[in-house]
Amino acid sequence: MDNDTPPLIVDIDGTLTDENRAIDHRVMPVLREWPAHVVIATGKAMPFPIALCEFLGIERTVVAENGGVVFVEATDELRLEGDHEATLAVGEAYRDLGHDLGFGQIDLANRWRETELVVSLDQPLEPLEELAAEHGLVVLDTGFAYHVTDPVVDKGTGLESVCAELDLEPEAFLAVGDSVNDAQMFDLAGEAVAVANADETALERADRVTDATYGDGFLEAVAPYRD
Ligand SMILES: O=C(O)COP(=O)(O)O
Ligand SMILES: [Mg+2]
Repeated sequence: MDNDTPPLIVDIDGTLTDENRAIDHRVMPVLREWPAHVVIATGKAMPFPIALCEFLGIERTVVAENGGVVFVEATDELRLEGDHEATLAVGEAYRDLGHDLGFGQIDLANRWRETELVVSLDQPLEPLEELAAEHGLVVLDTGFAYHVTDPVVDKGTGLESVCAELDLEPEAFLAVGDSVNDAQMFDLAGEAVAVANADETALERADRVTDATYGDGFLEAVAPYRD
């Protein structure tokens, strides 16, 4: 490992992608060649960041479902946390009110979830927030989906779990992200960088904001460590 390069924890949607969630291909060699640990931290279900790591050819170190799921390949550790039953109950009550999760019958957004529930942004937020509160849960609007999440977990607790496994300190990390679900990992990381398209919360909690958006923003965020 290169002593000058910090370990990296990075969000997917809005940070490694464009606004349509397509990966910016220029981020791929950066992640593949990063000379320290790379943690993929996302609101998506575990198969997505795992697949990203697989196809990049990097070690699978993943925080998924906004911290509900943590997988560390190096120590063969899988941690699931948060009240999944409560999130499913919210989904059921939401449907009972005549609403829909908004992802169709097959629902690839929820299909492999183990700890939280997501609802499409085109569905009504208010009843979802009310039901979530009744079950002791929160709704996070990442700009890509509404996440019904147990507040005992977040990407910050996920980072702490990864660090405990790999014998690292959260403060050693460079964190890059774009939204409210990145706030807690921003607070813990030594340096937190928000890409320019980030939401208010992420902008506020970041130490640095890039001039560029999306994948260009990520490349700008990591540029000081690549020269
Ligand atoms: O799944 C989402 O809504 C956001 O995912 P992200 O955490 O990778 O940006
Ligand atoms: Mg994001």
